[in-house]
Amino acid sequence: MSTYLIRNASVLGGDPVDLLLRDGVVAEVGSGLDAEGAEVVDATGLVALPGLVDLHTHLREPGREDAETVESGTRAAAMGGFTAVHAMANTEPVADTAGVVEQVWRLGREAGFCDVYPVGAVTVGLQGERLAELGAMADSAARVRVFSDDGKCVSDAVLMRRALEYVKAFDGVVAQHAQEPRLTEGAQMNEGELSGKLGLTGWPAVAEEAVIARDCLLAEHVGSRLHVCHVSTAGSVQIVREAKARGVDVTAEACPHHLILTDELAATYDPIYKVNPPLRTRADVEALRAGLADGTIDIVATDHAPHPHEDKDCEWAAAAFGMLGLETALSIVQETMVDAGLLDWAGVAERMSYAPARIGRVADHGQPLEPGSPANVVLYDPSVRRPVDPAGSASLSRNTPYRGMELPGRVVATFLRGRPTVLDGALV
Ligand SMILES: NC(=O)N[C@@H](CC(=O)O)C(=O)O
Ligand SMILES: [Zn+2]
Ligand SMILES: [Zn+2]
Repeated sequence: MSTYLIRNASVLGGDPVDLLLRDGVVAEVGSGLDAEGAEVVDATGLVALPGLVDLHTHLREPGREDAETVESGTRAAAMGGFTAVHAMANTEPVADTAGVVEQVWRLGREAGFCDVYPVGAVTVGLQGERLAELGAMADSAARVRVFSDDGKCVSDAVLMRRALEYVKAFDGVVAQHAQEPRLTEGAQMNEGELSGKLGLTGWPAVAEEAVIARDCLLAEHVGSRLHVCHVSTAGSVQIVREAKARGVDVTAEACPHHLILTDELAATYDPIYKVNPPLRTRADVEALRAGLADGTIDIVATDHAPHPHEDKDCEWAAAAFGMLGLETALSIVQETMVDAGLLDWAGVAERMSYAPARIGRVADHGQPLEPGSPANVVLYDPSVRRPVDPAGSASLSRNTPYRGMELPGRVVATFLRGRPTVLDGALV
């Protein structure tokens, strides 16, 4: 295995240092390091962060390999600076048994671009009727700790309570897609003046907030761990803030697209902007940014949701919900949080690496770049700006809402256990 000497990297935005990656770990950190035979990477001007960890990725395999595979999705992840992703369970078949989660986990290992931690479904077939075999998935080789019916809400309060109780046995967490189904029947976009004007059925904020409030109470009642997926409204941020203040064991994520895009884009009727939960208002965007800055929102998760063009290039109402996110996440966080003065690079490391690894109970990721830590590293150049070119994506899908937009930053290199998955901005 090669040894890499990274020269003059600004770790978490600090003064330049050298990092020696050897035998899969960070062997040394210091000035003027030397190592015979090491491959030297000049990181002058680059920020070094611990490898990013995504708690919410859709890899689509098994079942929709036309949209994404474990291999293509983890290539995209590496290009985005990620060294670990949690693969959501809404595949075909659903990841609701030890067999399916082990298959996804193994495919991740074989591809080798990024560690894949399968998320287990909460209910059989995401049907919301009976609990899946959570214990068997937890005990499997995939060691599942995050359980979610994402794509669908666990709307039945009794099932949600039982799931929260069950996961306590193995220190798991239930990640809820908070969407009250009756309040969102046929919903197409954020409910507001604009949805009325555009003639698209509205998805009201209260449909998200009511489920989050209920689940915080349930988690408090049974003393379990709740994670809230893709928080999108100011009201949700406030509910999580109040629950945390009461001591509820709740964590929450915001997605890059909800930090930058607003519901006004629906006026284009371009389904590239159709996502669940929907793009909200400017006030919601501001509340999410503030919540992410003050720690109410623990992490940024991509909700990378690849869809083939036939599911997106159609009229709004017929189009699939979801957008790509892995390759642009760090750039969006730089634009909306770092360049806006709301977060420094240490804060980014917390929200995109340390905290998601903690929530997912992933031991080998999300550790400070110190001697002895696993050599999971991303080198990022925050000084460049570049237009987003969907054709250049490593994903099999092209549904990025940022096409043609100029975004800051570029992932120059990603190392997974000391081995480069990306070098000079290209996959290795
Ligand atoms: N976010 C989305 O709009 N779509 C996701 C499902 C989900 O995250 O709820 C998908 O699987 O496509
Ligand atoms: Zn969801
Ligand atoms: Zn999702």
